[in-house]
This record gives sequence, C-alpha cells and structure tokens, in this order.
Amino acid sequence: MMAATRLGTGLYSAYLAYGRLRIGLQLALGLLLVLPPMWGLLGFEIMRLRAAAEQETKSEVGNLVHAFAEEVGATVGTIDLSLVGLRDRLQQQRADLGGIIRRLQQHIGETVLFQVAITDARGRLVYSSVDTSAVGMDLSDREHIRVHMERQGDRLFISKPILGRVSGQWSIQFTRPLYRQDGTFDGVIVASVAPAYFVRFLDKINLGEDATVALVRQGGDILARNPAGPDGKGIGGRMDAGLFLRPEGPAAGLYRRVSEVDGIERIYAWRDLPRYQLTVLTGRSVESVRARYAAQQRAFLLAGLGASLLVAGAGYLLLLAARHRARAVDALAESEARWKFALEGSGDGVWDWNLARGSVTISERTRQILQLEQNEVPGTMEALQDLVYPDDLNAVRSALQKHLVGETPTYLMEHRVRSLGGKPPVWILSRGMLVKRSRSGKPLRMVGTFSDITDRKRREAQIEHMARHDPLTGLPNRALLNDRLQQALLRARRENTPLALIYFDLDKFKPVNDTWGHATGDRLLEAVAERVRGCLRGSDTVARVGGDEFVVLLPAIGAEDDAQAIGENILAALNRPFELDGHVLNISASIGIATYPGDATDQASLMRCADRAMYQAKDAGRGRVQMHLGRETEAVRPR
Ligand SMILES: Nc1nc2c(ncn2[C@@H]2O[C@H](COP(=O)(O)OP(=O)(O)OP(=O)(O)O)[C@@H](O)[C@H]2O)c(=O)[nH]1
Repeated sequence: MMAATRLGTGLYSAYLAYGRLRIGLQLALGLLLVLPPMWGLLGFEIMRLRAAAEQETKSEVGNLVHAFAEEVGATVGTIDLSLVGLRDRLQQQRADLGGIIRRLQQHIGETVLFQVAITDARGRLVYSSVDTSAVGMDLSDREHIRVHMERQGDRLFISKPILGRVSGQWSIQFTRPLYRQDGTFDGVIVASVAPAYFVRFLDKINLGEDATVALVRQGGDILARNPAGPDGKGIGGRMDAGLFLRPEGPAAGLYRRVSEVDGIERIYAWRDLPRYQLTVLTGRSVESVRARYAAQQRAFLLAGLGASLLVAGAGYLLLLAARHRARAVDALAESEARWKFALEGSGDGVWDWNLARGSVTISERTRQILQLEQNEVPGTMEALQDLVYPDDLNAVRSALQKHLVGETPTYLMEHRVRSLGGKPPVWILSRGMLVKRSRSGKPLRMVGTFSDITDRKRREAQIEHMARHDPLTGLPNRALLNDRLQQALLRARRENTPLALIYFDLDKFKPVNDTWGHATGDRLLEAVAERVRGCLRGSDTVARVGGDEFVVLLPAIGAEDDAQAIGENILAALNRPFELDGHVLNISASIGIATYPGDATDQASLMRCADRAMYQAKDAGRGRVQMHLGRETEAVRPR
C-alpha cells in the first residue's frame, strides 16, 4: 500500500517535471524565435550609432587638422620671415643684433623659447642670444649647420628636435645660410624654437585627454606633439610616415591606428604642408568615439534586456496559463466522459444539446433506446423531437420550454417515442438540465438522459387495468363504472341529454354452481358478459359489480324510454340457452332500470334507483325488466 502510494507520488512528480520541461522547451523555442530578430535590430541600431559617431569624429578631426595646418603654416612662415628679416638686419647693422632679437621675442611671445645663434662659414659659433660663453664652439657637425655648408641655395631648413645640452630643453632649429657681399657662403643663422610653440593649438580647444595634435617632419621625425606623451616620448621620436608628403599621393587623409607614443588607438586626420616638408596630425581616441554613443548604447541595451525579460516572463505566464487551461479542459472532458460513461453504464442514454450551435449529440445507448438505424442521425433538437410520439409532442415541448425559461429546476418528462415496424411505442423518461447560460441569461447548453421505461409503463398499465377490471370477465369493475358514470353524468348535464343505468342480477345462478360446479359457473359468467356486450354499442359500458350482478351504463340514449328496449334485449339474450361444457343451461335475469334525469340526477341516487328497480323485478317474479317507478323521494332513499 505504502509502496503504491510512493509510486503514485513518484509518477505525479515525474508528470509535473515533464510539464515544467515542456514549458521550458516551448519557452526556449519561442524566445529563440523572438529574441534574435529583436537583438539583431538593436545591434543594427547600435552599429548605426557607432558609424554616426565615427563619422562625426572623422569630420571633427578633419576640420581640426585643417585649422591646425593653417596655424602651423602661419607660425613656420612667421619664424622664417623673422629669420630672413634678422639676416637682412644683421648684414646691415650687426652691432644691434641683441636689441632686434629682444623685440622679435616680444613679438613672437614670451612663453616661447626663441633663441638666435650665428656661425661662421666653418660652423663655429660667433653669436648666441642666450649663452655668450659658448662663442667659438664648433657646431659644424650639427645637421642644421652642415646642411647649409654642403648644399647650395637660400632655403629654410628645419631640424629634428634637439635636447639642449645645457638647458635640458627641447628645441627645433630653423636655419638659413648667410652670404657675403660677393655672394659666397658666410655662415648660418639659427633660430631655436621650443616644439611646444607649434602644438599649443590643442591647449586652446578642449578636446579631452585622449586628443592629440602632432607635427611631423618629412621622413617621420616627430617635431612636436601635444600632449608630449609619457616621458616626453612624443618629441624626437619617429613614426611611420609612409603616407605623408608623397608627391603623387593626396595632401590630406584619415587613418586609424594605435599610437606608437602612448599606445592609444585613435582616428587621425593628417594634412601635408609641402612647402616646409611638414605634416600635421590631429587625432581623437576611439574611446572618445565610443563615449559619444555610450549613453544611447546603454539605454538600448537596457531596453533590450528589459524587453527580453518581459517577453520571457510574459511567455512563461502565457504558457503556464495555456497549460492550466489545457489541464482544466482535459479534466472537464475527463469528468464529462466519466459521467457519460457512468450514465451509459446504468443503462441510460445521454444527450447533449448545444443551443448556441443548435446541435445535438447523442450516445450509442440513446441511439439504441430510440431504435435508430445507423444512418439516422438526429443532429438537432427538432430532429430529435420528430421522434416523439405525436400525441406527446406538445407536452414535451411545453416542459422543455418551461425549463429553458427557468420555471422548472429540471426538465423531466415521460413520453413515448415512435417505434419501428408497428410495435407498441417505446416509453422513455427524459431528464435534462441547463448547464450553461450566457451572461445575458440565454440558454447555451443542456445535457440530459433517456431511460427506457417501457416495461415499467406496461406493468403500471397492467396494475391499473387490474384495479379497474373484473379478472374473470375482463369487464370494467365497480370503480371504473363509477368513473365512467361520473363522466357521463357531467356530459349529460352539460349537453342536457338523458342517460340510463341498467342493473341486473342473474336468476337462479346458485343452482348452476351447485349443480355443475364453480368452474362452469365461471364460464357462464364469461358467456353472460359476452352476450350482454353483444347487445350494446361501443360507447356503452357493461360492468360486473358483484358475483352475478352487472350494471350497464348507457351514456347516450335518445329518450329515457329507449332504455327499456335495451333492457328487454339483454333479457332476451340471457334467456337464450347457454351451451357450456356439453350442458345446456337456461338462466334468466332480473333487470332494473333508472334514468337521468327522470329518476335521479346524482350518481349515488341513480345507482340506488337502478338497484331498487332490479329488486322490484326480483320481487315481481324474476325474469323481467323493471323501470324505476317515479322519482326517488326522501322517504324511499335509504335502502
Ligand atoms: N361460479 C361462480 N359463482 C359465483 C361467483 N360469485 C358468486 N357466485 C355465486 O353466485 C351465487 C349468487 O347467489 P344469489 O344471487 O344469492 O343466488 P341465486 O341463485 O342467483 O338467487 P336469486 O338471485 O335470488 O335468483 C352464489 O351462490 C355465489 O356463490 C363467481 O365468481 N363464480
């Protein structure tokens, strides 16, 4: 028992686990269908945002590099112009060089390290605006001096950044050659400028920490960079300058790369200044691009996550509800099947009427009870009612209607249905109940049963017959006679017509019994009944009311006197000999007749009058018909 319970519990939890697994799988499948397109769309939107942010950054660095190039071009131009002007002055009045340089410095800006130096034709320092003690130093090994000693032509040279041996500061040398009156090389004039001067541009605009500007010389030497980079690595370093200053290539462009200086990935815009063999660059970090759309991306992702959770949650609840519903429907169907089965098992047929659809379904047992052929399908209530015995149809319809409108709690009806092949009709007990109404009260569904009650009805009819008939002759007994007399009197009063009661008793019946036996007496009684019936019409009633006493009810006589003739007929019929069991029997009868309304008007009086007339006939010598003489009076009433 315990083991069976444990097994049952185990099976039930396995069933529940299966249900959960099923929901999980269905949910996963649903999410697999819904979420990828949703996230695809989100991804697409985020990509669109990123592309827009990147495009914005590109156009920003593009604009910046343009402005930066303008500024660098102007700065270098100014320095060169200053250098050329200084050289001209130098050739005119060398003595005041210091004063001129000071004024120039003031003009260019105090923050800028701007020094001027002059060498002779052999590269020895002959003048320095800062360090007079260095005069005489040999600078011929310096690139910016050597380049003019070696090459012809009055051209500006821009050096790589040089870290001052004494000052410890970076400087870029701008140099031009000096010439004597006769045009021969006479030395070099050098203007030293701090690299920061060229890239101060970035400090004027607030682009964030990751932005950078740089100035690069042909060949990739980084002349200046802002910010200078970790440990000033950005100045004096080199970069891959393959892109820049190509005669056949474009003068400006964009690229993306990880900086050699600080390792930050940036989008760079570059622009050549071919006149000075320089290239300027501006860059913004890829991270800053991301920052542009990060907030929106976050909002998108959060919305996506929220929507996914919502979809998953709603899907789960929907599936759960669907499962519960399916379970409820299953349970309902199961319980319906169970009660139908139970009813069928009890021998009843089941019917189910869907009033909304107007359809009826019946069970196999119903089909048997209604004696339907296989191809007969009463699919509607009308078709089902067509099977009802015509005499009972109105009662059936009215009982059904009463239940549908709510007058009766159940529908209950005993009625007949047509039967096959002229057999007596089948009696059924039809029970039903409305099980569903619409909100407005409209009947929607009714279920019910049919029980075959033909046998019971037959038994009841037999009992009823026995209660109202004489078992020996089959004639109505006194009870039935009384009923019929009552009905006949009502009708006679209503229609104002006469009726008659003939009361007769056999004469000398006792000797028949005594002589020929009781059985012969019985058969004689049967024969009497038969003979009297032969004297009457179908609407007349002959009843046996005692041993050898009979009453005939003539409910419709033309006149009260007609009754006597019928009484005479009966007497004549009974006077004829009876041949029974090989014997010839002669009997007679004493017959009394009372009529309505002449003799009496109520049932009991009429019976008494007829009875009394019969006794009068007996007293008068038997074997005769005696009409009741005169109206019953109070005096004669008690017998
Ligand atoms: N065989 C038979 N006899 C019955 C039945 N019922 C009553 N009897 C008999 O019928 C007889 C009727 O008696 P009565 O009417 O008094 O006698 P009667 O000989 O007819 O006399 P009168 O009526 O005075 O002529 C009795 O002997 C009863 O036993 C029956 O069902 N079968």
